[in-house]
Amino acid sequence: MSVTVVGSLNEDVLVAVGRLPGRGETVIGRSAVLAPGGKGANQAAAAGVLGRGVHMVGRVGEDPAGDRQLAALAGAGVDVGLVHRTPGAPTGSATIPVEDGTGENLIVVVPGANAELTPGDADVESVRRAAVVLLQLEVPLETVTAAARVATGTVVLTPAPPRPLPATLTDRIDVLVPNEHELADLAGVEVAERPAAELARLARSIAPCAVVVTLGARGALVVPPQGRCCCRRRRP
Ligand SMILES: OC[C@H]1O[C@H](O)[C@H](O)[C@@H]1O
Repeated sequence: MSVTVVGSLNEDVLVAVGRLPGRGETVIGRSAVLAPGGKGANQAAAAGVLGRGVHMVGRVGEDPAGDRQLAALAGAGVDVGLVHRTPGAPTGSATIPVEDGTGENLIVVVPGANAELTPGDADVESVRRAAVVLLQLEVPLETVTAAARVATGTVVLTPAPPRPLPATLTDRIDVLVPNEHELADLAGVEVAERPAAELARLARSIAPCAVVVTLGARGALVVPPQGRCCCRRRRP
């Protein structure tokens, strides 16, 4: 089965801290390590270690960080032929303090070359023909929308980081995979632990497709598609 990921590649700076800093606060970290990251590249690497036929569409800079991201992804078995080097833009980066014990983190992303990924970059055979297209929101929304529009396979969107989703995008998605915070953000309500029925109601309010709400240690909630799910439209 072919899987194409359209999305971000970042170089992560993972900083181990005893506790996360508050606003305006300085804390001393224990260590800092570079690691390959980006919500798109992370999905591609996970799919790549599971099997062949995984392709990544994205952008990195013409810098050593870009070399490292391409090497890491290729090492995970991902075809990086559609990851373009972008003159004048640095490879995306993310600074991530991670709290000892809890694993809680904060993420600050500087998009760099990810912001240069164009709708034209996504309008390629690899996206059109993939059995599954995986999308997230760390690249321009118009590029995510273009990928969803040309795809003929199953389109899966992880709405992270969350931002308002136009109907031109939600109408082309088969499966939306938010966590609780992203679901609340998209639905425009306060984040709070909510019962399953309430989560399902919020999910139905943001997209007609199937919604899988990830709930951390509590598992996931699967909300079936409503009548006008686009996968039925493309493959009657
Ligand atoms: O979800 C984790 C990822 O978010 C950001 O994209 C970081 O690069 C990190 O790898």
